[in-house]
Amino acid sequence: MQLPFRPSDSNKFTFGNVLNMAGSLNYRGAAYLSSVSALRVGAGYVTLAAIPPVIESVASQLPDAVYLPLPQCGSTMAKDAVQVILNRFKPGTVCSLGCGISAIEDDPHDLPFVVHALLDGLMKQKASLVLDADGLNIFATFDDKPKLSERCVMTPHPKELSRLLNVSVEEIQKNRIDAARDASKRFGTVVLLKGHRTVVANGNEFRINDTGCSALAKAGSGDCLTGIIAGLLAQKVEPFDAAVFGAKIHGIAGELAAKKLSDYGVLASDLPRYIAKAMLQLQH
Ligand SMILES: NC(=O)C1=CN([C@@H]2O[C@H](COP(=O)(O)OP(=O)(O)OC[C@H]3O[C@@H](n4cnc5c(N)ncnc54)[C@H](O)[C@@H]3O)[C@@H](O)[C@H]2O)[C@@H](O)CC1
Ligand SMILES: Nc1ncnc2c1ncn2[C@@H]1O[C@H](COP(=O)(O)OP(=O)(O)O)[C@@H](O)[C@H]1O
Repeated sequence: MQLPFRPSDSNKFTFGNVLNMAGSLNYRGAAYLSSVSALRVGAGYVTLAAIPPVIESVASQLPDAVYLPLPQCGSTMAKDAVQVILNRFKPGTVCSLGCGISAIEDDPHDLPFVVHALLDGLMKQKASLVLDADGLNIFATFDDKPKLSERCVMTPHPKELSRLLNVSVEEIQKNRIDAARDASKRFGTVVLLKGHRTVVANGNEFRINDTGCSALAKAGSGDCLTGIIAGLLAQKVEPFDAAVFGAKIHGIAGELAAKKLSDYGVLASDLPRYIAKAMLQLQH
């Protein structure tokens, strides 16, 4: 697989626009990790759409992103956030939804409404989308699921896939390839099933990733993967290839980080710098 081409005669918009809907009061780091990873893999322009306290935290670490403050309800985004996001969306924008959007338990919130309306609105506009974490968990609860498209990449870990398919984690782990294929056929999307030997499937084919190590088994590492895939989609990599290549880059970043910092000591927040080093390695 080839890295996305970077012509010399280019500007930031040549390399795409990511609109990342992420974060909540408890999970501010997820918004940072997904946004910075999209930039590190080469996206030209990344907007983080999030509630104001998340933006305040993330902006102090990441002046490179652009920020879209969203109306807040309790610990996460409110119903009115939907219109703010859809107004910002332009054709060609790549969206990522779900990293750390969870509401604090027992906190009143409108998240199911928000996720349903966003998916409906973005699919109508034929958006490319990475759906992760609580985006997936909330999607799993809908009786009337919004129709997704082959331009969507779902990135569940085994527990998230068990919620989506309503089977046990053990059953999924027993046959990871079939589980990923089933989900991809059922939802009409690319499905990336995370874990050691990540599986990527669409309706016709599958790949097994052979990079990565236990350094990646740390909170926030999956948020980096979401950013990587969104960043590749923004650079016009096709969804199946973006998932396959994204898992490979994420794994190489983990391996390179572990060489310097050990399998024990790598943090998810170390990975973005090693994503850049993985790109350098792949470029040669
Ligand atoms: N720094 C941050 O802000 C972080 C935010 N995060 C956000 O936290 C929210 C909750 O995510 P979680 O994944 O913790 O919650 P989940 O409820 O999805 O997962 C926790 C449960 O799933 C099981 N599980 C998780 N990974 C599994 C695997 N690989 N195989 C089998 N079972 C597995 C666990 O045993 C546990 O019972 C998400 O929105 C996520 O984006 C996390 O990514 C961690 C870091
Ligand atoms: N032992 C491992 N070997 C290779 N990759 C791993 C390993 N453990 C976790 N990963 C990868 O790290 C990421 C973890 O994501 P996830 O489970 O969503 O965690 P989080 O939500 O905390 O970020 C996934 O991409 C997964 O494939």
